[in-house]
Amino acid sequence: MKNILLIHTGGTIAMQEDEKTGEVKPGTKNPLVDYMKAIPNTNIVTTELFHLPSPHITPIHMLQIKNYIETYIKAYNCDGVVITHGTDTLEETAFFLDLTLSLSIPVVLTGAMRSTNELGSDGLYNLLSAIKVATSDKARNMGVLVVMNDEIHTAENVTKTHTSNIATFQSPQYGPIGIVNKGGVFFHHKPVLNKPLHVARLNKSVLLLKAFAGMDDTLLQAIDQNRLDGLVIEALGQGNLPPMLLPCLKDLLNKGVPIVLVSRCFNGIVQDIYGYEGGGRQLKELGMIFSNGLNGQKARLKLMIALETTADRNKLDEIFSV
Ligand SMILES: NC(=O)C[C@H](N)C(=O)O
Repeated sequence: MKNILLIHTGGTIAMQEDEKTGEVKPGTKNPLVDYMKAIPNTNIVTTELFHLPSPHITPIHMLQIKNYIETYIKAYNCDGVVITHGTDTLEETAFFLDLTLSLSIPVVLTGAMRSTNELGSDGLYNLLSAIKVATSDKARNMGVLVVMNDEIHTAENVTKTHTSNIATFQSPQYGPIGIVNKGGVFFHHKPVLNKPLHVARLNKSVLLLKAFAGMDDTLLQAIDQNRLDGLVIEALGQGNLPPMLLPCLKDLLNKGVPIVLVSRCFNGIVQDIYGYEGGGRQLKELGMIFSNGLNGQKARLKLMIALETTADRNKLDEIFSV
């Protein structure tokens, strides 16, 4: 018998379609809550921590989920944790937990692209798959996992790639690390695990900007730079920026605001290769931190969490090198 803690947070997996208007929205109750009581050899303790569409989820909610897990896995002597979540920000909550939890038991997030009463609804199936993975000993010490559409992905690499397709979750450069189907749970890769970061509160203001051709400093001048604790920029290609941004970015760096660079390309890592004005070599020399393959939204969470414990440039470099 395995003890699973099942935490519902909302999302399409907990929503219903209005047959008249076609609108999909949360009802008064998550219809999956009662359904999950009878799975063989599994004792499921269910809680509905939130009933939110995932665009309403904030890092504070993510911290609440982490704290809830840490408190209740001990109380219920849990063998695994499953979290249902809206897909729009699922990868962010998964990565937040991956960065901050230090657990050997499986922690698995899942969601759905079609609500509970729609034809071809994928929620219940994904939830059953997630529970299968969470009860598998093979999923121990694998970091936080995302299970959708028969595939098992790492929180670090997975991203939502399609607005509506049920195969939306992909790990662009590395692929899934395993599959789950009627035959069981199979892993074909091992993840590189993160060293857990400590987080007790979240008070830092970290913004994310996406670079584009011809970008100037209009957006950066529009923000209150004195309230900015950190900045992540989805740069061009291997980590290059339009030169018109440079004076403003130099000012921020001089004020001690760390700037983390990721790429707006969804494959590859940023590197200090190009030597022209605004090229990666110059950005590195100016003191920007080059992140190792994370997307913008995940790098932002990582910087937010890291800044709660350190502003030391060398430590930030080290944190972003893995
Ligand atoms: N498929 C989904 O769950 C999308 C929904 N908008 C959400 O993230 O809550």
